[in-house]
Amino acid sequence: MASPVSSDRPALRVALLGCGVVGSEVARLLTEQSDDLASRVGAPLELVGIAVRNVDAPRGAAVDRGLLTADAEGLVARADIVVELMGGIEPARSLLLAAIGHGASVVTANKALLAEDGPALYAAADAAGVDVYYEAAVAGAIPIVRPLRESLTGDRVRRVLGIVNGTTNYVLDRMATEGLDLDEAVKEAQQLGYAEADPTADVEGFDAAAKAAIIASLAFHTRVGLADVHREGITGVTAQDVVWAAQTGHAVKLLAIAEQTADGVAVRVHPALVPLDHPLAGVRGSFNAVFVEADAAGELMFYGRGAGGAPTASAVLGDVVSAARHRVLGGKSPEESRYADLPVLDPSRSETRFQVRLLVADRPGVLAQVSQAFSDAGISIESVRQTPVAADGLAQLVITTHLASEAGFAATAASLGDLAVVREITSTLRVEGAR
Ligand SMILES: NC(=O)c1ccc[n+]([C@@H]2O[C@H](COP(=O)([O-])OP(=O)(O)OC[C@H]3O[C@@H](n4cnc5c(N)ncnc54)[C@H](O)[C@@H]3O)[C@@H](O)[C@H]2O)c1
Ligand SMILES: N[C@@H](CCO)C(=O)O
Ligand code: NA
Repeated sequence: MASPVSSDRPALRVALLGCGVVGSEVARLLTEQSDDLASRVGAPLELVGIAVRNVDAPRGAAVDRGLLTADAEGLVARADIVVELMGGIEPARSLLLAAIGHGASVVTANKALLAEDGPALYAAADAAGVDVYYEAAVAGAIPIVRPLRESLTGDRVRRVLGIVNGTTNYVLDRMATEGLDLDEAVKEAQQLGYAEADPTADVEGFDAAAKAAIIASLAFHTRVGLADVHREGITGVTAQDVVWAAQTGHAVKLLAIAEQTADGVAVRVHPALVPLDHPLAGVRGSFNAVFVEADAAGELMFYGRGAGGAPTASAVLGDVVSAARHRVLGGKSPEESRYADLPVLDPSRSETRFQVRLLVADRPGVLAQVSQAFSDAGISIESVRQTPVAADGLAQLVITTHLASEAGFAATAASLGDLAVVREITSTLRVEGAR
């Protein structure tokens, strides 16, 4: 085996901000793989410090305690590459801007920060002629930022459907396969290192919405921020929803959807029924997948581990190597691409299919009244399934529509609610990915 090439070039100084689930794995890999990394970069990478809140807190054996410091500002001033793995908006934003100000390139996994204030970082980095890399911010280990930013930049992306939050995919999967309730499954995801510091960000869809904003910005060359994303989490998904999804040939997934229509760009995150024959339906556990539809490339799917320390560290290290190579060879990461500047549409303009479950009186003429509520809003029904309910002479209807506007469906739901024969609208879920 060829021995790693040792370089005469001076070491590139790498600073790590944060030493939690991801940061500790980045520190480990930087140390364990230092020879290979030096060969791949053309210069050694020297970890010069790790900023933490508490230098005395217990750490894994892989972390060199001599590198720990509570002085993050001092650390960023003496680095060529700053890797931010603290999370949150502040002090992460100020530290990254300070690093850029000192001429360092930056790598971050912080989708919350990028979705809120990414453009300020990109502009500062462009002005300073340094790199901003963030592969780990979307779908962890899965290469998706680089493919959208570089590999697919000669194509026209039309639509992206993603399972981009490992915690919620894990939770929905455990509900479906083990009958766990939401809280039990979230606790497991926390123990496994998938969940955000506050798992509400996962469960309520904020994490996926931040990733959706980043994906949409890259895919459509248009600035999309967190506030532009229509967001619903999984707290309303019940065990019965999961059971009925399976009964009707679907899986329940929290999807991030970014699509270009004739009028602009629509970006939304919500639980959805995915037909079992769609590749996204088979994405189990904490795995992530991003399904891209592009004009020339056709359909692509990127699949792998979207959360967890080592997988996320893999994406971070890839970015560190890219930034380090630019220090050695010259060159720069692509600038923010926002020339298309498409309007970001109100969610009421989106079109999708719906599946609604209703409890209705089981007597003549009920189906006619119910279907009238759909046709009054111009919505075409694809299928109706009726099952008897033991109690009170009721029946359950499971109705799936063809494509309908959000506004049209809202009108239908209101009309259904007003019908005396409708006892309850038990659940409404969108259906995505029908082919
Ligand atoms: N865990 C994952 O699977 C995963 C996957 C992809 C992206 N991310 C992102 O990576 C980042 C880090 O996530 P994590 O799971 O490692 O979080 P974590 O909570 O395990 O670690 C964060 C670390 O940063 C430190 N920190 C926070 N504020 C600090 C401050 N002001 N000064 C010094 N240190 C500070 C904390 O003490 C902690 O050690 C987040 O932006 C997260 O969204 C995480
Ligand atoms: N909390 C996130 C980590 C990856 O960003 C998840 O569950 O997917
Ligand atoms: Na990624």
